[in-house]
Amino acid sequence: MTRLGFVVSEFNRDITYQMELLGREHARFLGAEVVQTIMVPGVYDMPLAVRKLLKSDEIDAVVAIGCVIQGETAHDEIVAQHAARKLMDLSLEFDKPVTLGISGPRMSRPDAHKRVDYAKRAVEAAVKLVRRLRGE
Ligand SMILES: Nc1c(NC[C@H](O)[C@H](O)[C@H](O)CO)[nH]c(=O)[nH]c1=O
Ligand SMILES: CC(=O)[C@@H](O)COP(=O)(O)O
Repeated sequence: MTRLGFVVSEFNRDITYQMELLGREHARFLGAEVVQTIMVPGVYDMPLAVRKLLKSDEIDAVVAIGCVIQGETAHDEIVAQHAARKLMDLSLEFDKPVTLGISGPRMSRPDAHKRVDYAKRAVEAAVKLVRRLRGE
């Protein structure tokens, strides 16, 4: 059994809600369990919550679910790029997969709706990585 933690962003919640549901459904389909979920205000705020889940012996991998939509400035790029980099650093620090179910940046709202399956893809990647790193 693969035990997942979810960190889900409340920003653009209409979209991350759909992403979260898809992610949960896919975890069930793959026979994985989502043992804990932490909601955070936005994608930029994810690293501390991810770290908290990675410290738990009951969690094998963390899936980060969020959506970064383009505004009028480069704010979207700062949010998405810093978060993605820190999530990768945490994965290597804790020796557990942290997968990127975050769409954007440089993305419109309609584009974000077309990309809700990023969450499903991140669940799939987390489960595959846990199993392969265990040698299964
Ligand atoms: N613009 C988006 C944000 N911005 C908010 C930040 O993530 C963060 O909550 C704030 O700066 C306080 O630290 N977050 C998203 O998830 N998506 C966006 O499009
Ligand atoms: C679209 C957003 O919520 C965020 O990227 C910030 O927008 P802006 O660049 O207009 O401040």
